[in-house]
Amino acid sequence: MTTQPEHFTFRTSGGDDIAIDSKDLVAVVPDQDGSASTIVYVEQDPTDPTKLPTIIFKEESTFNSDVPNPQAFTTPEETHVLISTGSGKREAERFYNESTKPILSALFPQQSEKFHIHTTESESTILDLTNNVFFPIANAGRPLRIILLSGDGGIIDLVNGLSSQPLSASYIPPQVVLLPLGTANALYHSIVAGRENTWGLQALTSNEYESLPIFTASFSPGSRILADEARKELELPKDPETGHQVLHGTVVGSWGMHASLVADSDTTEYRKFGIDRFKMAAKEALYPADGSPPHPYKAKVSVLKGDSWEDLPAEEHMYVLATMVSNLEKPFTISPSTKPLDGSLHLIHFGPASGDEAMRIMGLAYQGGKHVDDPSVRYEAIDGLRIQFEGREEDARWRRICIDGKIVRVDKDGWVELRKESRRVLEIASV
Ligand SMILES: Nc1ncnc2c1ncn2[C@@H]1O[C@H](COP(=O)(O)OP(=O)(O)OP(=O)(O)O)[C@@H](O)[C@H]1O
Repeated sequence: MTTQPEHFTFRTSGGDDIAIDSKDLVAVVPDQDGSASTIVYVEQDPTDPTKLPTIIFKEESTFNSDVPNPQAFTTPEETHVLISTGSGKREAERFYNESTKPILSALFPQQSEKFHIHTTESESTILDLTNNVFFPIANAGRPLRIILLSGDGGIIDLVNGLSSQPLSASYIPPQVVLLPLGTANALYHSIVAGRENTWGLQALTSNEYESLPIFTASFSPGSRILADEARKELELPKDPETGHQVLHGTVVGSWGMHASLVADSDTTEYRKFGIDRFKMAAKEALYPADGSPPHPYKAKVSVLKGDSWEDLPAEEHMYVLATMVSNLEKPFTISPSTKPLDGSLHLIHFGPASGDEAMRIMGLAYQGGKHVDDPSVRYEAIDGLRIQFEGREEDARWRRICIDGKIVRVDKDGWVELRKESRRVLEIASV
């Protein structure tokens, strides 16, 4: 990771001096003869940072000596672009056409014509492509780069597809450039940590990739993934070696308030509100219409440290969450001790609370992660988390588990066990 000066300055071919924030710079593309270059940067809407940025291409008058090493941009022969049309506010396709495509043409003038472009048509498109196209390439030992326009859901589908079959000795982890077109984009914001402001486009020029740490959640028989606003129930994938029902994740495994609000807000209606959908669903869960207090979630919860499991003393819970990232949304620092891609897993836990008290604690997370210092919050590094229902929750809605945004309903006597995974199946651009 490199530190950048705050401003990037250049003189245009028209003689104008321009200074931009370095975080907005996408690339300096040298012309064929190396005498001048094109500066590519983004312009944000100052009134609304969630709006797609405008991409600016400016010819520079002479080659900029501030740029030490104009790199010849490289990408493997097999480069695929994956556009998740259902992510976030459904802007991925527009972002591709208006921003990503012209930048790819500028960076890779010869190669970009041959890139494979995929557009999702259903919620299984990414998994199907991973099983049928990406995994066979990677497993045959051929380098592969995937430019992924999606939220965290696209990554979890890639990770699960690439983990669903045994890896050959020649397996080469695909390299992924993540362009954050989802709602929360937890992984993107946790990796980038405010270092760039180009919606991931800067990483298109990078050759720095790091292994993506993952966790494995195993589920008791009978557990089902809830899809399509809980209208569909899907079988969980089985681990090719153990035969257990598993899901892999890279962001978060949770039960209680967090899982419920992710599940309740994943509807077409709520999605129209963008990131506010989480806060809206939280309010509904914390202040039930009948005036009752929020639900106290009942189960036995245990944490793994090294080789030993320790039961939490509490019988009732409100917030039970294990995470591998620092931020669940850009301003929501769930685990301030987590560093980008450090492979740690942290527990955040608190017991039953009033709506106001839960809002107060969550509010502290929006202040740089101050909730972890609150006496009511248990915050620690762990190696695993187990939740056993033991028949204590009658209603299935209180037995919903969230794994990176996917929702799994566990049976009345069921359980889920989450552990850090040593396997690495993909690499992600870290700059
Ligand atoms: N064309 C489509 N039709 C139906 N479902 C789709 C389509 N394209 C994508 N999806 C689904 O939409 C969901 C998008 O999830 P994703 O995580 O990418 O976005 P998000 O939930 O808005 O963002 P985040 O997880 O970062 O908050 C995924 O479940 C994906 O499978």
